[in-house]
Amino acid sequence: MPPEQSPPTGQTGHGHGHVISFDPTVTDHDHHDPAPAGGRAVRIGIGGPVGSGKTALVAALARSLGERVRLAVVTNDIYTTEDADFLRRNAVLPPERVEAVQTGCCPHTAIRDDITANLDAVELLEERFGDLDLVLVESGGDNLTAVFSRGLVDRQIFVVDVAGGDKVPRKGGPGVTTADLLVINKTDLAPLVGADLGVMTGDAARIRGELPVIAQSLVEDPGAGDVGAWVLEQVAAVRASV
Ligand SMILES: Nc1nc2c(ncn2[C@@H]2O[C@H](COP(=O)(O)OP(=O)(O)OP(=O)(O)O)[C@@H](O)[C@H]2O)c(=O)[nH]1
Repeated sequence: MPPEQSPPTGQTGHGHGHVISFDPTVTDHDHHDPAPAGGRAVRIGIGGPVGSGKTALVAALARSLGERVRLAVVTNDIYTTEDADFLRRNAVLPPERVEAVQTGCCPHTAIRDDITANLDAVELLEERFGDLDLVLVESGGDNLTAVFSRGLVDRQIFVVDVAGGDKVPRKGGPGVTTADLLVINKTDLAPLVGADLGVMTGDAARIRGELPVIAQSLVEDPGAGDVGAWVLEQVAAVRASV
């Protein structure tokens, strides 16, 4: 194939026997500049596949950090406000500290490509409270490719769960490979589904290099202690970098 007809980066041609593949580590789809950090809350995104435990993690962090940092939450759902309703119903935060974004589209579009609705929700909370330390932005449940734009969040956590089997970290994708923190959730279910936690954490460490991995069970640790400690470190680090 002449160079002018070459396929886009990461894609092979159409020849028989070729596997069409995209480089899962390519994250430069992000066309937003990082949000200026001064004079606003630190923003941490929480993404991951459907049902991996994102809302449960947000609820745990709100309960355990609520006394130590001034916190608000933005939730994303496709058609409903289910996650925001759960947080309000369970009274983990005063209702006015939770804003819901109904994406009406693939969750990753609203956290990566057109971040306007999410930025509006974050800024609404910042204006409403004036003195927030931290805004958690929970993505709608998506697949292994969903990552946040750096224009929306300062740090991102990617949550996978043991119930999907111990192959999940090995499958990679930008959430698993590049998130600032990978959480392997529901470790209590490992014996029930025959998942080997050593394989999961080993694969994750191999793929992620220096980036941290926390394996946890919100049944056994309802306050998400290790993740909470990481979040507090990030709030301090982002503040210190301004
Ligand atoms: N056994 C067990 N169940 C958990 C744990 N964490 C969350 N769950 C349960 O897993 C289910 C899904 O959790 P959610 O927090 O709603 O998951 P989610 O990622 O927010 O789901 P979506 O918003 O639909 O993508 C709920 O029934 C939780 O109670 C855990 O550590 N162990």
